[in-house]
Amino acid sequence: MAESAPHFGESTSLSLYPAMTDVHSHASEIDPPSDEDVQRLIQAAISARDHAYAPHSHFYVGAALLTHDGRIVEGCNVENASYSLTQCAERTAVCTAVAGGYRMFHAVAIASIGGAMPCGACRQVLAEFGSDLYVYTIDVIDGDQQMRRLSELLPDAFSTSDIPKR
Ligand SMILES: O=c1ccn([C@H]2C[C@H](O)[C@@H](CO)O2)c(=O)[nH]1
Repeated sequence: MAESAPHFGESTSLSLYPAMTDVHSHASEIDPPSDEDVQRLIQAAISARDHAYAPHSHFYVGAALLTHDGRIVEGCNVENASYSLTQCAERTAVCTAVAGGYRMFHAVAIASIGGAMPCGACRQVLAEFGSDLYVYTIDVIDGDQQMRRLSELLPDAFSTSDIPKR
């Protein structure tokens, strides 16, 4: 019988995947992902966007996270009639990844019309798992790509080190 590829979430050990907050001191030393991984990630964000549920804003967003072991986890925005319960694409991807046992991320790609950078709430949620993530955006209309480090987008992020030890 042909061996099936490991499915998302399989054979992970949580102890091997701490939140990036545990390794913040090494964050600036992390090399960027390979060009091949960046293109794979961008394509994943573009295809995740096809699943966006955005009947209220009609602003469709796809996100894809690259885990430290080279896997890709996707997310899309999920809107709600109450508006305030809307979930952004980036946070959907983070929650899906964490639920699958992944907590260390190398990069995130975000696809939208105009190539928007992540909102403030998503910056904070991403920072929980890597203060210096590589953030790629893609404008799905003209293909324009941008890259920022998360530390540029959210300098002085609030983190666990701001909470006094009891
Ligand atoms: O970083 C962002 C900013 C906005 N949105 C979504 C939320 C909402 O569905 C729509 C308009 O704000 O775009 C995202 O998915 N990510």
